Amino acid sequence: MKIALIGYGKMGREIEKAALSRGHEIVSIIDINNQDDFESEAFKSADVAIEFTNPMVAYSNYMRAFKAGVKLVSGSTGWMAEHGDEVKELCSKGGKTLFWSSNFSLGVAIFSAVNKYLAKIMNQFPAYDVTMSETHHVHKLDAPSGTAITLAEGILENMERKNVWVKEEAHSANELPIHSIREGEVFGIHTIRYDSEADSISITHDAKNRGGFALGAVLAAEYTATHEGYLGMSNLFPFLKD
Ligand SMILES: NC(=O)C1=CN([C@@H]2O[C@H](COP(=O)(O)OP(=O)(O)OC[C@H]3O[C@@H](n4cnc5c(N)ncnc54)[C@H](OP(=O)(O)O)[C@@H]3O)[C@@H](O)[C@H]2O)C=CC1
Ligand SMILES: O=C(O)C1=N[C@H](C(=O)O)C[C@H](O)C1
Repeated sequence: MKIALIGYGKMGREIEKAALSRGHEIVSIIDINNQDDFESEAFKSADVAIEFTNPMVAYSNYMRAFKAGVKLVSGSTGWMAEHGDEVKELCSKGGKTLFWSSNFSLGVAIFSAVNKYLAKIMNQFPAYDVTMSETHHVHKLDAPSGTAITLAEGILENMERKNVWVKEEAHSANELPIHSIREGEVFGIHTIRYDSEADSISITHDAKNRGGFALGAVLAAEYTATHEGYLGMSNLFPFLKD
C-alpha cells in the first residue's frame, strides 16, 4: 500500500518504521516546511495519509488532504472540541474518509473495553467514587490527553451518577475529575481509580514505547484503504462497541 505521512516528528518517524516493516511504501512526507506537497502527484498517489501533528494544525491538514482526495488516518489530539462535529459530518455526509483515534495502541483498545465494563459494574455500587489520572512527557501540548477524554466518555456513558468530566478538581458528585501530570519522557500512563471507605480498585495502562501506537495506526490505514466515512477503533475491533 502507498502511504503518505503528514507530520514527521516522534510519531511520524515511528509510523514510518512500522509501515515499512509491514511491506508498505512511503510515497510522501509532509512536515511544517513543505506544505505545498499536499498538491503534489506523490501525495495524491497515496492510498492513505497518516497524520500525527498537533492540536492547532490537524484540522487544516485534514482539509488539505480531503481536497487532494486522499483518505486519512489521524492520531492528533486536542482538535475535537472545536472541529469534531464538522469533520464527522464531512465524513458521514460529504464523502470524505477519516479514521481517528485518541490512542491507536491495541492495549488501550482492550483497556477501553475493560474500562466500560468496570463502569457498568460500578454503576451498581454507589459507595465507590471514580477519578482518573494521566501522565505524559513534558512536550505534550494538550491536557487532559485525548485518551483520558475518550476513557472518561466511556465512564460517563455507563455510570448514571457521573455526567461530566472536569480538569483536576471535582466540585460536585456528578463530576469526574481528570488529573494531568507532565513528567520527563513518559510515553503515556492512564489510571482509573475507584475508591470507597473500605478499599480501592485501580486499572492502569502504561505504554512502554511508541511502537504500539504506530502499529495500530498502520493497521488502521490498512483498514481505511478499503472503507469509507468516519472510522474509529470500534470499526477495527467490533468488540469495543458495547
Ligand atoms: N492517537 C495516538 O495513538 C497518539 C496520538 N499522539 C498525538 O499525535 C500528535 C503528534 O505527536 P508527536 O509525534 O509525539 O508530536 P511531535 O511534536 O514529535 O511531532 C509533530 C510533528 O508535526 C510537525 N508539524 C507541525 N505543524 C505541521 C503542519 N502544519 N503540517 C505538518 N506537520 C506539522 C512538527 O514539526 P515542528 O516540530 O517543526 O513543529 C513535528 O515534526 C499529538 O497530538 C499527540 O497527542 C501521540 C501519540 C499517540
Ligand atoms: O502526546 C502523546 O504522546 C500521546 N498522546 C495521545 C493522547 O493524547 O492520549 C496518546 C498517547 O497517550 C500518547
